[in-house]
Amino acid sequence: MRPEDTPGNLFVVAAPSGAGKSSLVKALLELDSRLAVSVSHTTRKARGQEQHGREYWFIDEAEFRGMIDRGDFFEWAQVHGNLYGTSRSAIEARLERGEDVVLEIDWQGALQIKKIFPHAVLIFILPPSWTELEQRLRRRGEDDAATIEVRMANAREEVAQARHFDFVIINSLFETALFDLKTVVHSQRLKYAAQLRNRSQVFAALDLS
Ligand SMILES: Nc1ncnc2c1ncn2[C@@H]1O[C@H](COP(=O)(O)OP(=O)(O)OP(=O)(O)O)[C@@H](O)[C@H]1O
Ligand SMILES: Nc1nc2c(ncn2[C@@H]2O[C@H](COP(=O)(O)O)[C@@H](O)[C@H]2O)c(=O)[nH]1
Repeated sequence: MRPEDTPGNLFVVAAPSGAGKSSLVKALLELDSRLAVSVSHTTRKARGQEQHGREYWFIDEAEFRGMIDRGDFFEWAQVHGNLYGTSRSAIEARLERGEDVVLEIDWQGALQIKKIFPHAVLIFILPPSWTELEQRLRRRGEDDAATIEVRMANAREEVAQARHFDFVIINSLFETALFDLKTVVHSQRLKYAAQLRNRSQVFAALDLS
């Protein structure tokens, strides 16, 4: 089966750091048992309560480069000075089983994924303002001042990439943004179901069986 023929829906959520994409995806997963999030590999050090295998697979640069050489990643990118990648093993089997998967990755990875999986739905989350973005990074309390400065500087370039995405959601009021995200996921399932010919497949795609 070619990647683009896999029956599961693939959603890619990107945003500048601090816009709230992890919070939104976490809330979405709590409401939607048919959706699974892919756990990426990174060379970044774990912060706060993060656990190996839960938020990320934390590996060193030599291991990461080895995975690149072996072709283990669907996509990878350097983001804010660290390496991040989506491994084939993280999503391939799930999509082939017809499960829906969400990737929380940066815009460079999102565009690589769209080339491999043209049916992937790319969603960009925007903060309501630059000031609010910086305040969210500070309030989160996970990054030092230098890290926040780098992330705020990179945010300008990242936001300019929103035009390549299928949907843009402004995360001002959290519940409104979550509703918008749920609507995109639901619409994609309806669109996929409408393309199916077989009645039982339609029911399964909409979880009606
Ligand atoms: N709508 C919102 N209003 C106010 N605060 C929010 C909102 N959405 C998220 N936050 C808060 O903003 C902070 C950043 O959110 P989060 O960690 O989800 O961002 P992120 O985009 O995943 O960042 P990163 O890419 O660095 O992981 C968190 O403290 C979160 O609780
Ligand atoms: N291209 C990829 N980008 C990824 C992946 N996993 C996470 N990310 C992005 O990196 C930044 C920083 O994340 P943080 O956890 O250090 O705050 C953020 O934009 C993530 O979406 C990945 O597998 N590939």
